[in-house]
Amino acid sequence: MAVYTHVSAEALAAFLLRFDVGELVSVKGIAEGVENSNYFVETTAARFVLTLYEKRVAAGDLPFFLDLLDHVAARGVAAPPAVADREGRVIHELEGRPACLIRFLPGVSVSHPTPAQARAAGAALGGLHRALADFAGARPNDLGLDAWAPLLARCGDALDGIEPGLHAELGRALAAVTAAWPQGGDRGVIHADLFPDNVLMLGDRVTGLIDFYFACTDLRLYDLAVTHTAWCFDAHGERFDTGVGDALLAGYAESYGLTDDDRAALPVLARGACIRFALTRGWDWLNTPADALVTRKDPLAYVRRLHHYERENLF
Ligand SMILES: Nc1ncnc2c1ncn2[C@@H]1O[C@H](COP(=O)(O)OP(=O)(O)OP(=O)(O)O)[C@@H](O)[C@H]1O
Ligand SMILES: N[C@@H](CCO)C(=O)O
Repeated sequence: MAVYTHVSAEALAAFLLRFDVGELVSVKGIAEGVENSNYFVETTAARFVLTLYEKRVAAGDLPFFLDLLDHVAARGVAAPPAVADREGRVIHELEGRPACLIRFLPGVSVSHPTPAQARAAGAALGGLHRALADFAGARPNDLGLDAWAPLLARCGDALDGIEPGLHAELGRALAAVTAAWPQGGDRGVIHADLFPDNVLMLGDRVTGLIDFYFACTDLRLYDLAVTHTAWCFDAHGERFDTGVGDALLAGYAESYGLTDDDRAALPVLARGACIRFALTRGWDWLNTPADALVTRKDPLAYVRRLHHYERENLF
C-alpha cells in the first residue's frame, strides 16, 4: 500500500480551491509504490495525482525534483509536471506533509516487458538524457558508489540471516567494482530508478516516466546500467532475456547514441547497480517488520543478477 497519510475529503476540497482545476469529483488512494502517499484525484476539469511526501523524500530536495520535471516536460519528455496554484506555487502542505498536485498521465506499468517495449523504454531513457543535457540543477547521489560501503557496514552481519555469507560476498563484489569503476565519463542528472514500474506504457508506446525521487547527479551510463538490471531479468533475477537486453540498448543507441567505449563501461556499472539494489533491499528487508503493510523487495533477486553480470558480458 502507499497511503501513509490519510487526506479527508474536506481537506482535499479546501486544498483544491487554491488551484484553477475545477471541483473535486472523486479521490482514491493508489496502492502501488512504497515511498510516498499517492491519490488519484478527479475534478470537473481533469485528472491528477496528489502526492504527499513521506520521510524518504527530503522537503529540501523538492524544488530540484519539480524543476527537473518542468525542464524535461518542456522538452517533450512524457514526465508529469506539478500543477501551480493561482499564485504560482507548486509545493504545498496538506495534512502536515509537503504535497504536490501532479498532472495525471495515461498508461500502465508492464510486469514482463517485451523486446518492443524495452526498445521504447531505452529510447525514452535516451530522450530523457538529451532533455537533461542543459539542466542546471544538481543533487549528489546519496545512494551512489561512495554510499555502498557505509550501507554494507550498517547492514552488517545481519545480512547473513538473509543468506549465509552474503555480507562477505557483497564486500568482495564491492571491492572489485570500486577498483574497476570508471574514473572519467559523462556526468549529469539521471533518473537512477527507471524500473518498469516507473514507466507508463500503452502497448509498445511510452506514455509516462514517473517517480523521479531518486534523481541525482552521477555517470549518465549508470542510469542505463540501472535500467538494464531492472528490465532484462525475470522477477527472481534467475533468467536474463537477451532479446529484451539487446532491444533496450538498441533503443538507447538510436535515441542518444552508444559508443564502443560506453558499452565497455556498462558491465562494471551494472554490477554496481546490482550492489546498490541488493543493499537497499537488504537494509529494508532487515528493518521492515515482516507483517508491515509494505511488501519487502527481495534482495537476493539482485544478488542473482549480480552473478549474471559477473559471469558474462551481457552488453
Ligand atoms: N503522474 C502520474 N500519472 C498517472 N499515474 C501515476 C502518476 N504518478 C504516479 N502514478 C501512479 O502511482 C503509482 C505510485 O507512484 P510512484 O511510483 O511515484 O510512488 P512511490 O511511492 O514514490 O514509489 P516507489 O515505491 O516506486 O518508489 C504508480 O505506480 C502509478 O500507478
Ligand atoms: N526500484 C527499487 C526501489 C526504489 O529504489 C527496487 O526495486 O529495489
